[in-house]
Amino acid sequence: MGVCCSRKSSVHPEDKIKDSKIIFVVGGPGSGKGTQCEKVVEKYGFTHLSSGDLLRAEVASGSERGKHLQAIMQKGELVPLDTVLDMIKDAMIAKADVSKGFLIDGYPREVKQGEEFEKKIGAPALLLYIDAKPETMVQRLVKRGETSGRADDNEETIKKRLDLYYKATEPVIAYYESRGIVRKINSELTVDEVFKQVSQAIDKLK
Ligand SMILES: Nc1nc2c(ncn2[C@@H]2O[C@H](COP(=O)(O)OP(=O)(O)OP(=O)(O)O)[C@@H](O)[C@H]2O)c(=O)[nH]1
Ligand SMILES: O=c1ccn([C@@H]2O[C@H](COP(=O)(O)OP(=O)(O)O)[C@@H](O)[C@H]2O)c(=O)[nH]1
Ligand SMILES: [Mg+2]
Repeated sequence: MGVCCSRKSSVHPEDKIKDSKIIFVVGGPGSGKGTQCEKVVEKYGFTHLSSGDLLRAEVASGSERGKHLQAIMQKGELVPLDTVLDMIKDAMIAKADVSKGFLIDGYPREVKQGEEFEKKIGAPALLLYIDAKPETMVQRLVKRGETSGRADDNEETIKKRLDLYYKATEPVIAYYESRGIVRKINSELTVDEVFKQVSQAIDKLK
């Protein structure tokens, strides 16, 4: 015991992830993060991981953990930090071999989440700050709610998500601004015009 001999000296998935490009996509609810990420996947082939989608998949699985998550999300509150981080990390490891880069959509939601991510996974090369006015975000989400089936796309929860965004998530942007990796994207335009700005920011990365 204790002597590690059978293990091949292959690179650990954690190391591969550290070497790949990590992009945080941060913005208010309904700002257009998911829409832009889809286009980035198409053009650059990056791996898109939406923290909200990962959580919704767990809810859809019907697991006990999913039931607990659903209650939190329906109220527009934040799921415990470790839960989300573990899910993101597992999803990244699963793609470590094939990924050209990772788009982490809707994360970090609070400064602490960003700090923990860096401790456990690695540092982001870029933070895309998808910026829209609160009125625009509410309007888009109410419209999306007509067809999305998302339990949190209702006016009451939208308001809570927006409040929490300004309180907890906006400080994330200031935190990374001091490192010079934030690119602010005006998302009040058409999807294609927004994507032009996003592309420019990504093209500037080595
Ligand atoms: N006019 C316009 N509408 C947009 C744009 N981007 C997204 N939308 C619409 O706004 C709604 C919300 O966009 P999403 O991409 O789902 O937003 P999100 O930021 O991922 O939102 P959450 O999943 O709630 O975090 C969608 O119904 C889109 O059709 C844009 O650039 N311009
Ligand atoms: O890191 C995260 C990401 C999402 N959520 C929860 O998942 C919901 C939906 O997140 P998503 O990013 O899909 O949508 P948004 O709130 O940005 O519109 C949020 O309201 C939170 O309850 C969370 O707690 N932590
Ligand atoms: Mg989304």
